[in-house]
Amino acid sequence: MAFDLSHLNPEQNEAASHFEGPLLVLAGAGSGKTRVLTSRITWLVDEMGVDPAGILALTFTNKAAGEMRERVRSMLGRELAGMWIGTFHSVGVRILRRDAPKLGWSPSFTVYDADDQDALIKRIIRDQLKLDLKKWPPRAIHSAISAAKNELTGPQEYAEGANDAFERVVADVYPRYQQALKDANAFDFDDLLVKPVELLRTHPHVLRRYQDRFRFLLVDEYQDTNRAQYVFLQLMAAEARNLFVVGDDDQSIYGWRGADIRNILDFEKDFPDSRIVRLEQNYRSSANILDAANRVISHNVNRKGKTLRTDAAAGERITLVEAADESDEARWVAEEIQARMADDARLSLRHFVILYRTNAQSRAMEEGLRREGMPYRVIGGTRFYERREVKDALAYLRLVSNASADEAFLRIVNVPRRGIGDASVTRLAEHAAARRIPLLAAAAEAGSVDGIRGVAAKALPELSALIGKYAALASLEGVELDQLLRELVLESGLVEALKAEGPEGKDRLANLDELIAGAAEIQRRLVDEDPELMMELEDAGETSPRPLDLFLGHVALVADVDQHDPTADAVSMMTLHNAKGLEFPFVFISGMEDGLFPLIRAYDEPEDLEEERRLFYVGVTRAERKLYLVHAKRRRRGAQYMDSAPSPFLESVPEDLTETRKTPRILERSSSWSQPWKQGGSYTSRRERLFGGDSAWGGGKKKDDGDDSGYQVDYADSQDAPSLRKGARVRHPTFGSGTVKELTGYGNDVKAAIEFDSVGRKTVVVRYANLESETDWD
Ligand SMILES: Nc1ncnc2c1ncn2[C@@H]1O[C@H](COP(=O)(O)OP(=O)(O)OP(=O)(O)O)[C@@H](O)[C@H]1O
Ligand SMILES: [Mg+2]
Repeated sequence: MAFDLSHLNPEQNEAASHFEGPLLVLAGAGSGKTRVLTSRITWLVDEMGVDPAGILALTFTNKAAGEMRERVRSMLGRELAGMWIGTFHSVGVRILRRDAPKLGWSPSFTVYDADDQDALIKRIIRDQLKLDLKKWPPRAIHSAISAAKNELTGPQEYAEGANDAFERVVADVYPRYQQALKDANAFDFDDLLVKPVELLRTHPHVLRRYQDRFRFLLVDEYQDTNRAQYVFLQLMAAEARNLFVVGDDDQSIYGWRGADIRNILDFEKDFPDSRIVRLEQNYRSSANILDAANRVISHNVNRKGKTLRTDAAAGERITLVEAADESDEARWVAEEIQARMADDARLSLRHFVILYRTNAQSRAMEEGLRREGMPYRVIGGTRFYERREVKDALAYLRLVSNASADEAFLRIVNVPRRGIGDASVTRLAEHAAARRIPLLAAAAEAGSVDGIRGVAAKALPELSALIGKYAALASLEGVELDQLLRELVLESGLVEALKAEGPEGKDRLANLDELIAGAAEIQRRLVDEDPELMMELEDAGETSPRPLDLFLGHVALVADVDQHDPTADAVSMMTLHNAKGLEFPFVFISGMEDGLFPLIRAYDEPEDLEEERRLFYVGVTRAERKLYLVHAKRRRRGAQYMDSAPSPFLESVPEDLTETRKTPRILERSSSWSQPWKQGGSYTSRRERLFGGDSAWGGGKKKDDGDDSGYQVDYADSQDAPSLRKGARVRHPTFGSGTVKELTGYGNDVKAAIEFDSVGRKTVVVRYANLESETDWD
């Protein structure tokens, strides 16, 4: 069958049937970039006879990778023998499983998650460097190391550039952290990008092997690549030069995680012989939604500039909604979903998505939907794999898989309680360090270690024997992973301990059941010789991994967005970041309030404000049929309500495309309460009403400093934002460290009264003070 590109328009076709040489598809949201990319893969295979094993396609989330694989599979009508389609991280794991020994790791390495990383850094700061954890929060140190890694800055180079006290501590921690990872035969998440680059740079024959194999590289969402990913691509593509990337500079939203928008803006410079294809037709959204999106993004200065038009009808207007507070907002959204479904029998819950800027907002939304009995799915938030009991069980499994996984050992050494105290663990760690053996091996000898006595002297060797038994079982043929896990959680005492916890323990036991079901799934796929899994095995080379290692590798890679299952009927909720690349008929963007979206800290830097606007653009362009922009007049932060003004982003949405609605609760209120849109004039007086005149402006109003109300002005971002609240420890560039005593004002005007350790109390305007959080780590 000749391959058919007739489902593409001429420009899309031109890109999809591009054969050799570098090419960039630069185009706005919904213009078919991802469709072009998958079409080109099938065209290469079906029309040009390219060996599927020579194709490497990369994207950013497992969800997107899964969809891509599915699309290619259905277009080709057969399996993707040998083709690699995955995230940068999963491809990094594959490369390392095969070639890690060249860097000094064994192929059964562990991938550390954020908790493991923080625990490790904590130990280095406290035990090795003997520094104060309060002054040097592990999470802050870790994010500095992570940023350095994503820039491909190694420990030595980092140390050379360190020029303040904080950076010097980071410089002390960084090499120790790397050494500890290596001793534990582990990589952290960033290493999955950095170590393959190191491998390719230092082993020319390995580089050549990969270059020879992967003649065709394709990258979706190219605008979000960071330095490490960029260098990885440059190395891999250097020989064949068949680098095909698609992206949209207007959707670059990961600057805060090191993504460099210049990677897309400079593509032509990097590859002077490159072709650029622009797609200008949007196939996703109604004309009203697209018009609004175009207008919103036109406020940004730093962009290439693109046209995006549609043949679609105008469609419904965009609805701006004014709610009283966050629970009113949630109730309104839930009722609106019900009303829409009552109107149109073809709709189901999965056609609706609720987006928000910060994870913290999900809770109120969840409660609102739960009250209405409406099934929903939170993508992100407290992820399944981050729950305590799940992590405990996984730590046991990791230790079974890899006897040198010291972090896993430390996590479960006394979980459930078996009478092993901190002192014994410290002694054990000293013994292990002296002999340069893993903690688990040291535990076997605990009976004869000085300073370990009584219960611990008995319990530690028992723990070691328990793990040893399951490690032996795991290597036996015919032992089923789910069975092994079930027995392990029983015999370790985890299950009994959870049962003893009462009702809460029940939910946790259900989570363990879910985990076991996940293990069973991997086991089943292995027995059925699931082709995709077989391919993974094949790609892993001689070191054919056990089900256990496969499962652990899978768990380490599951990102937030993977929980989004398009077939289950439920309303989806997620952060705007997680929504990238997805589309839904009905989209609600909630919390459209100044200081929340855009986040208040974005006002510090024009670039940050532009990134927030791009995030808004991403949100708007997820909508196919209908967009709702909801804001609340006040919102709870910690124990208090704060008055909120509508987001300035709303002003960039043209009025002739919108209609305004108020929730019943707003309508009930006296007319003095209902503020018409875009009349900010009464904002100050509202604020005065709340705070009482002058006292809102710092200093004047003395609150009880001991009242730790958790009052929160800034919002914790999904990943990185420090939250500023009373009692928080912060660092100021000139005044040094201090404790926040009082927060006043709102929006651009938030002021913080801070008791600095060195210079005493000062009041600073947060927007200009460039504060860094020191408290965020626990
Ligand atoms: N030529 C076409 N004819 C009909 N529908 C199309 C065409 N091209 C793309 N589409 C549809 O338009 C929608 C958007 O396409 P796609 O997701 O590939 O866009 P995108 O550019 O990757 O968007 P984003 O920037 O949000 O990732 C999809 O539902 C896709 O199937
Ligand atoms: Mg896309």
